[in-house]
Amino acid sequence: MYCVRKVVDDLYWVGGNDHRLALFENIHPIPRGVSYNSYLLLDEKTVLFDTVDWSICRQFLENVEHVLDGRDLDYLVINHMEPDHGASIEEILLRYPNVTIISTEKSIMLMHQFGFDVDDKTMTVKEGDSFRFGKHNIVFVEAPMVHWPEAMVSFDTTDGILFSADAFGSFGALDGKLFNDEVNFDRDWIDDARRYYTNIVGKYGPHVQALLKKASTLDIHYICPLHGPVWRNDFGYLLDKYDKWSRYEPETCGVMIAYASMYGNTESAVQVLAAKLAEKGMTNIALYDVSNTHVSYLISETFKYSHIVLASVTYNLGIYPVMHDYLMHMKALNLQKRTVGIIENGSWAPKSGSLMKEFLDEEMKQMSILNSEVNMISALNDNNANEVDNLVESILDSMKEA
Ligand SMILES: Cc1cc2nc3c(=O)[nH]c(=O)nc-3n(C[C@H](O)[C@H](O)[C@H](O)COP(=O)(O)O)c2cc1C
Repeated sequence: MYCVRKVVDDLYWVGGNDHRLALFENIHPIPRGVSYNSYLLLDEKTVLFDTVDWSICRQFLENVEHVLDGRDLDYLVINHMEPDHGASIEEILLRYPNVTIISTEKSIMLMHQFGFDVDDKTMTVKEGDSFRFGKHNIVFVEAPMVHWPEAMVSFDTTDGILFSADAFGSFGALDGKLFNDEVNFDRDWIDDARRYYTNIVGKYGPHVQALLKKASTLDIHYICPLHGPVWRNDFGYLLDKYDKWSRYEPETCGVMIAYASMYGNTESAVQVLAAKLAEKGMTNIALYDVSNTHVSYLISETFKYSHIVLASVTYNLGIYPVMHDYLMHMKALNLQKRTVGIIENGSWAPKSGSLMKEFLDEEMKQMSILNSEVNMISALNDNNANEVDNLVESILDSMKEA
């Protein structure tokens, strides 16, 4: 059975939701599912914007057929050729053999690489090209590395609709709702939107900045991303988040404490730290055990908070492997501009603190490490408890300076 939503009079959402996929990109957990959005415009010509993941192809084809209501499909605009959006191209070609695919040169190259027989069916567009489909005029804007090199966005100048590809997307299935004002985004969606952005597009902050600059010149009334809700108001909220995330500026002044502990002594020390911070009035504190928190959540929270405390045991003269993995993800995603406190633990040759500092200094950008650190030999005790007090003061002082 078809399941579609009207975006505006002649534009329909024809995508679908997937609740069965456990790991997006086979790495990021999506307990709330995910939507794959595709949009169909009915003008003098019929135009489909992107396709969907193979997993929901059947639903998608029913939706397209229903909205077309007997008409042929004239054009398929591919803004992003990643398989979660491009996988169903061949099914569209089979059913609508007269369709012309509009996309960037790189995207068409990728179609060939993925084995799609699109040879005489494509039309290449580049930055600033436009095409009139009847009442609607669409301008194509290149968006390289948001989040693949071939990506573009399409802007409908007639109705002010931005088909934004992976930009402004989010994890989470739509489940009937479509628009940002049909959900409580700040309560129910922002964490998944941040986790989606930071883990999927986070590395490409400068490219996102370039796209935001281009978008600022457009008179946008709707943002139609390839995942998550369609935006039709409150653009300032969304753009502000994107601006901060892509400049690697924290969203909030607060402390994220990420700890690695085998027997509980390091964990106990970070509980003391959190309690002392709260006692001093800092209640914006989030505490995570790196061993039982998926790294995609850690990354998302690291993009959110201004201050990060890394507390790790020493493991075979190294950083605890799960903590090391988290640091590697931070580096890979280009995370920067955070103030970091260090807590080290070890029983005979503690090394984790110096190694974490070395990593932050040498492998990452603009990480400011607080001088006060906590160095434990197995457990916190009366002799070094004052180091926790010093770290608290140091965190609070650096917040005042910021
Ligand atoms: C496999 C393994 C390797 C370890 N390697 C080191 C080491 O190289 N240097 C050291 O000082 N402690 C080492 N330790 C000891 C732990 O780091 C230490 O006992 C830790 O302080 C306990 O903190 P926790 O209670 O938070 O787990 C090792 C422990 C294990 C299980």
